[in-house]
Amino acid sequence: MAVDPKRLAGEEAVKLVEDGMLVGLGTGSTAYWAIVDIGRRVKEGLKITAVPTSIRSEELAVSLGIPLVPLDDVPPGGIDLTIDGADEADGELNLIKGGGGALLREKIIAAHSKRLVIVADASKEVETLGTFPLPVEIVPFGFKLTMGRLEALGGHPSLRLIQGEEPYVTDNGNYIADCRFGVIADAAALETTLNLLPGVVENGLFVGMAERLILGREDGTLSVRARSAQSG
Ligand SMILES: O=C(CO)[C@H](O)[C@H](O)COP(=O)(O)O
Repeated sequence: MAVDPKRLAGEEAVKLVEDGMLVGLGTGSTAYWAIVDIGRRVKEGLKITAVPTSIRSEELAVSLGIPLVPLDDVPPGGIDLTIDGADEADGELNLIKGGGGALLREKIIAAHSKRLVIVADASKEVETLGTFPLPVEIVPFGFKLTMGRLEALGGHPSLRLIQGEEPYVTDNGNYIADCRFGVIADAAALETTLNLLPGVVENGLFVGMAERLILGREDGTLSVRARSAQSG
């Protein structure tokens, strides 16, 4: 029987979820499987609360009966474990995220998580970040000027569109500029530079945030990598 590597990775991460935890719920087709599995365990009696990283994940969690808490009730750094996907992950577990458009909420939740566990299929593992276009969330006001600044930085931005026409609008009411910087040699520097541009809200570089990367493979095997040590 064919194995879905995303499901494999998502369900493996859920093994880390324990009673009493406040869990961050990621966004995307891999995080989906983790949320579904958390929902199954909640039905079986697992006692957790959760915060979602997108309206999509919130709706899914509600449909599965996962108890949610408002983010404003969460103390700084108070999320025990967040399980989320990624578009690229390098050898140091630096990430590109935001292919699903949820990068801002994902980064806020990640920043207040004691542990960020990334789940993905093996195609997301790269030597150096930069093949996947880097999503940058920008405010609609003056977006063409902001895109000009991204162009000047070498990002060759394109405005994310829905069905090739209307701008894609994030859960926060913003636009996404997908940027092609080529090989990103210094992800930390680029992350900072981008966020200094007026009009940029956040970008999809997650540097030094992920604790663990769980990769599912089509042959049914998993590999697990931790930021400081390697295994699996
Ligand atoms: O960052 C994200 C959404 O903003 C997703 O986690 C990322 O795009 C990976 O998605 P998928 O698991 O569907 O490949």
